[in-house]
Amino acid sequence: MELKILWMYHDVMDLYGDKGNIAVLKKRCERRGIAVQIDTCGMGEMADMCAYDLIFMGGGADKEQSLLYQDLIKRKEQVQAALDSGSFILLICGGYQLFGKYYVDAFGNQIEGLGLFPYYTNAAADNKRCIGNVLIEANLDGERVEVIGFENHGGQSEGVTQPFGKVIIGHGNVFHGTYEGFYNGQVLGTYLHGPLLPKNAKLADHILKKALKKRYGEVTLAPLDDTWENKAFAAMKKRLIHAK
Ligand SMILES: NC(=O)CC[C@H](N)C(=O)O
Repeated sequence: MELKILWMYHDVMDLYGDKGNIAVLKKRCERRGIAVQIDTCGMGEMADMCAYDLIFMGGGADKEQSLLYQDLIKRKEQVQAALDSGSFILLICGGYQLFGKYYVDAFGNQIEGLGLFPYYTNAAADNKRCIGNVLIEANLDGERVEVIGFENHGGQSEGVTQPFGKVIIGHGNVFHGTYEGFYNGQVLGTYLHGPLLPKNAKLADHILKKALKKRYGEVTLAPLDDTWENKAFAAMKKRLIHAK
């Protein structure tokens, strides 16, 4: 078995350890004997998105988002074709925002999104930002799983029809929000950096299974020893609950 990952805008969209998500996906495959191919795609570079099982894009500051959104929009048909072919897409923060209708940044500039989903994002007034650690109860196709991460965004996302999870601690899509992220079974957009996956082993495997499904159907992943991953999760959760 093999997993092909396309890492979009790897050189500009990478905040608070987002690249760690790629490292985790790679490692969890390798530990199971699954081969991994990771290709990057920067602005102006060509990539056949349909050829990938998993497409990843990290977060970025307003400046980076305004630099690349036109390049991304040119790829709209490709992104749609990749979705039609069964690719799974993981998006963090700024990447998540750019798959919605638009993002109006802290300077009032409207950054067009791909418009694949109905949500839209406006920067909060007075440069206010949602910053801090977050604990959510994610809904992974019906399975409730606690997920922990770190958020730092000015953008307030509204019109999310299918949230990723319910906020337990932190803000989520908007200040003091009830819900966090977007997840429709094939595209997962979340505000959680940290990076997201090292402390959330169950989520990492859920994403791997969804991505492998494109070419291999339902796969059973060999269990891994997640003692350290689970300890890291538990330590952060304890810290968050005490700080509350
Ligand atoms: N962390 C991020 O990716 C930030 C996204 C966006 N620039 C915002 O502030 O909302």
